[in-house]
Amino acid sequence: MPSLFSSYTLKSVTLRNRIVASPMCQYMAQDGFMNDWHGGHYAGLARGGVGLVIVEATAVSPEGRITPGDAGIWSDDHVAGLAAIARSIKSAGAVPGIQIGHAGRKAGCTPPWEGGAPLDPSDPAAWEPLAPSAVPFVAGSAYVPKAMTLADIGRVQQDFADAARRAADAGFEWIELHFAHGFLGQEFLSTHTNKRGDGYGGSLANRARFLLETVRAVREVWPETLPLTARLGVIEFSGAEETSLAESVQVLRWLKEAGLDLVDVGLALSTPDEAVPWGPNMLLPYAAPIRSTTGLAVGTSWMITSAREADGYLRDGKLDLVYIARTLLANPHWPFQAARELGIDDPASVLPTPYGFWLNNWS
Ligand SMILES: NC(=O)C1=CN(Cc2ccccc2)CCC1
Repeated sequence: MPSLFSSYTLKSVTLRNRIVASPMCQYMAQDGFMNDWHGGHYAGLARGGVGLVIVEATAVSPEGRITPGDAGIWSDDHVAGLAAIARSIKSAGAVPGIQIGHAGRKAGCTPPWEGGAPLDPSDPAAWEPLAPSAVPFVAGSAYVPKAMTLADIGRVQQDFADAARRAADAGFEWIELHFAHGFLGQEFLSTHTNKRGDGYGGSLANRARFLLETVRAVREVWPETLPLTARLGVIEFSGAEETSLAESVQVLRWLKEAGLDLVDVGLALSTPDEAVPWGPNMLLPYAAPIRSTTGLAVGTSWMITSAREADGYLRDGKLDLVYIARTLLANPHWPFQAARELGIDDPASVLPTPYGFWLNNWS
């Protein structure tokens, strides 16, 4: 059975280990462009020894940004900066990945450290968010998104496909569609947010249509030999968890048929009052059954901090990959610490030579 430091091959891509640097929004971009912040941040994560670095949620269109500071890939002008990031990740021995997304009704807010509230409509940086239906994230809020027309839906799906082409052009070898966390993809799936009466609302097949059509559109342009993955909110903690999970399994089976290679099991976070059972490894109970019922490769995240527990999930066949987020913000060299904890031979070999050599030669 695989362990945390086993390599992992999916399509033509091989990761040096099962540790993934999970996409984490930095909100440090201007007009979507990468800058020195992102350069240091992503090189640091890659040099820390992870197998795959997934660049933060990168917006497929300006209106798809969570905040004005989100990374973007809606313009060919974004490719050069993203290519530099992909190169620096690869040269550190990790596989360069990127998450692309659209924030839907959650778009147009200030960063969490400024409160995370919707921008004042009078703010020149503000814009009207798009969503499946004109239902605000906060009930009663004046911040009501525009219900997407069929033309809007087609345009956004094309934005996803164009973004995937740009990601391939920039040298990324792994793509993750952001269909979780109450953003656009999740909003089409959830009955809390999708009140549509047309072919994109109502039945599960209709609510999954946007996701299915988007995966197909991306599959058309994303190289066949590179993994096409998605982060999906498989469980909505709003009282009908069984249904939510059962629907997610069905949606994932459809997405697999459309070309999805792996699912990064996430939270729905569709509404502000979900009773999420926050806690270490909280999604493991859902990831394992999804792996066994859908036949998809599976990864998951959320407060995985213990190398021994992570190693155990892999050995027990519950996961294929472990996505580490805030633990890596605390210590980008966590893989080195994990290697020592697990007794891997020559743990310093997890780090780049200029670091590893001196860690092995104290004398
Ligand atoms: N881009 C994303 O998927 C984001 C997810 N978040 C959920 C989250 C909630 C609580 C703690 C961490 C992350 C917040 C920031 C943006």
